[in-house]
Amino acid sequence: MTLRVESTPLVPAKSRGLAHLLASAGYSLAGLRRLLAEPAFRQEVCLGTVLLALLLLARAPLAALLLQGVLLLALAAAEALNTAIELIVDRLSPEFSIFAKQAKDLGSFAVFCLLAANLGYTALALIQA
Ligand SMILES: Nc1ncnc2c1ncn2[C@@H]1O[C@H](COP(=O)(O)OP(=O)(O)OP(=O)(O)O)[C@@H](O)[C@H]1O
Repeated sequence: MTLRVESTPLVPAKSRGLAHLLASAGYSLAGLRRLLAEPAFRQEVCLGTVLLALLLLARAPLAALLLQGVLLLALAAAEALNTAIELIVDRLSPEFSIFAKQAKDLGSFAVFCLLAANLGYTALALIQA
């Protein structure tokens, strides 16, 4: 018989000042690493690379590249929050439920809106370039 011991990660102690800033940066990096495990996010990274490359090839102005970068960061933020929602929902409701469906569909719609904004903006910037 094997005993399976679930290990719970320890909650780190609260820090202040510079140590707090460095700790926060570490948590954000951990979030990015977790997000990179999501196929949807990896596809969005590829899409973002293609969109920026298209703008560069079309010699779009720097302002257009910067705005596209901001939109892509907003997309990454939405995908991170969507993934967090999925994790919480899967924990709270592993079985089928209307609550789980609505929560996940809403997160999915948020990502869709920012995908549309990114593609729409690229198209506009390419037309204007
Ligand atoms: N527990 C559940 N109860 C009801 N519907 C669910 C449940 N889990 C998922 N769904 C439905 O299936 C859809 C896809 O859910 P899933 O967890 O597979 O997301 P996903 O395809 O991995 O999303 P993403 O591509 O954004 O990562 C949800 O949007 C929702 O409509």
